[in-house]
Amino acid sequence: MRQAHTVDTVRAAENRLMARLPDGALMRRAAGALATVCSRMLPRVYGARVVLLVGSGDNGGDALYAGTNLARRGASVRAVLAGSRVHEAGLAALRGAGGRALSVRGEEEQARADAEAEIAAADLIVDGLLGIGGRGGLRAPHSALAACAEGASAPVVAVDLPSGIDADTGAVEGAAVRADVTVTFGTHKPGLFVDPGAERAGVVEFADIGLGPELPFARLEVPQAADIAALLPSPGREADKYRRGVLGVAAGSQRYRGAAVLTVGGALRGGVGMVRYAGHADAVTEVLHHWPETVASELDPVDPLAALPGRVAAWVIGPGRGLHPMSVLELEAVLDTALPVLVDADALTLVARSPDLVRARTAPTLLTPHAGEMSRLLRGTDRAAIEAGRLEHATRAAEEYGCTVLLKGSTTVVAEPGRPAVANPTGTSLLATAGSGDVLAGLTGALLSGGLAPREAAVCGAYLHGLAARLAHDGAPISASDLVPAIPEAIGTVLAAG
Ligand SMILES: NC(=O)C1=CN([C@@H]2O[C@H](COP(=O)(O)OP(=O)(O)OC[C@H]3O[C@@H](n4cnc5c(N)ncnc54)[C@H](O)[C@@H]3O)[C@@H](O)[C@H]2O)[C@@H](O)CC1
Ligand SMILES: Nc1ncnc2c1ncn2[C@@H]1O[C@H](COP(=O)(O)OP(=O)(O)O)[C@@H](O)[C@H]1O
Ligand SMILES: [K+]
Repeated sequence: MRQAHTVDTVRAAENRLMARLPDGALMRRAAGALATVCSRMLPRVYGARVVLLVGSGDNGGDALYAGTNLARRGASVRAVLAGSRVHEAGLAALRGAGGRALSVRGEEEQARADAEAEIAAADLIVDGLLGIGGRGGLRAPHSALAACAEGASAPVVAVDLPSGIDADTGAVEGAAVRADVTVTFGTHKPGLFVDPGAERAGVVEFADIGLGPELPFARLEVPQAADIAALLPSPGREADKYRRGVLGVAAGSQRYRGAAVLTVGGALRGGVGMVRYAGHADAVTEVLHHWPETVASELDPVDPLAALPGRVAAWVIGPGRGLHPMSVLELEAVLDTALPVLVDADALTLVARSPDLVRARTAPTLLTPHAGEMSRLLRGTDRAAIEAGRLEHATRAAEEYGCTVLLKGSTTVVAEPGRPAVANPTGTSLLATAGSGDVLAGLTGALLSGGLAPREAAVCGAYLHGLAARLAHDGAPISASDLVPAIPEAIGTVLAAG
């Protein structure tokens, strides 16, 4: 797992470490790692034109010392000073190595024009405007420099994090730098993995400055393929279909038969031992047509609970199921069991109306809302606010409902009370297609029925779902049905890496 820590935690850990080290040692380590990445990004360091965007804090200091290193190796380094102050020792070092500086702090038009020309002609741009001391979006002159760097042809390396993104949340208020590579020090920052911040970070390179032993629990974790491989249930030699897990699926309706087919498909290809499906006669016909291996039962419209399957290890309920009174009865019955339940789509809307249905549960429960459903669960919290602060809202919902929450979207995040949140690294906008959430519900349900706890099932489900989309994609757009046959390959890819 990649671990990410909040600014407060990083500062406390840095203070403990700095107390044991000579003055400036941490910054030298950070700047050395930064210079190494910069030199790798240049065809050759000697003669390369490097522009440093330098703010008033230590983030600017890192950039100045890395620039010093490159200048000593023959690069032509120019520092654009944007802050009200500058790291004086760093600036002196750069000048000592032959680097030059120009300030855009004043009103002088010529200085700005010069800076813009330097940025446009650069081979590499280093963003040292703001690091973990940044608050809010960039203001002038930082914002203009960020825009100029984005318009330039040179790659942008962000120091610690792209300036203007919130290190703890990934929120972006106004202008921010867009980086090709981010070199982050000591530990990852949550904002590097959660959109909209993640989308501005580019490739994230970790630079070890020795902070590890000082760091307590993480705020956020990001799984890698080997982590998923270690979590996935592996059926033993003596496994039979019951031990591999039987999943009850209450998805689809007369109107939305496809939701049933996609949810069942996601579960079957996700490695479930058996799916017991229950639904409207038309949905049953459709499910059996696509997946004859399903054990399906028609629900009696008068007494839906009579045919609801028993002998399952976990439930998925909600995709395409509708909001009618029968769905309410069915949801109450499923949530009344002591089994793990994944609640999705329409069932989430019903839970938002009666939160105690979930709050009263002690059995494992996983809610899988998109931002619109999350808005209902959080009593009308603005959808845009949820998308701007995914970690905060997923964590809040997990606490309010006392269960695990997977918030879908451009960055899928998983939250559970008392545990670090998780950001999924495999997401892709290929997934933004109708029915893809149904596949995720089935796939994640299969993992629940295989014995994974909700957090681990959610993490693995989201990872495999994104990977399946990438594997199914051969250049043309994909639809939700294409995800289903790609799931086994995604599992195979992960296991090969494990
Ligand atoms: N503390 C340490 O031991 C280490 C810190 N390092 C670097 O130090 C950085 C943190 O340095 P600082 O604490 O000095 O903070 P920053 O350099 O991130 O920024 C602080 C300055 O930016 C100004 N500022 C804040 N928000 C702004 C905005 N929206 N627009 C314009 N100006 C804004 C503040 O007024 C302050 O002057 C890290 O990100 C990392 O790059 C590294 O050298 C590693 C070691
Ligand atoms: N921009 C995006 N980038 C990555 N993944 C996305 C994006 N938009 C949506 N997704 C993913 O696509 C899936 C859509 O699910 P959902 O919103 O439930 O739609 P549906 O109900 O049509 O299946 C989720 O897994 C979600 O995380
Ligand atoms: K930065």
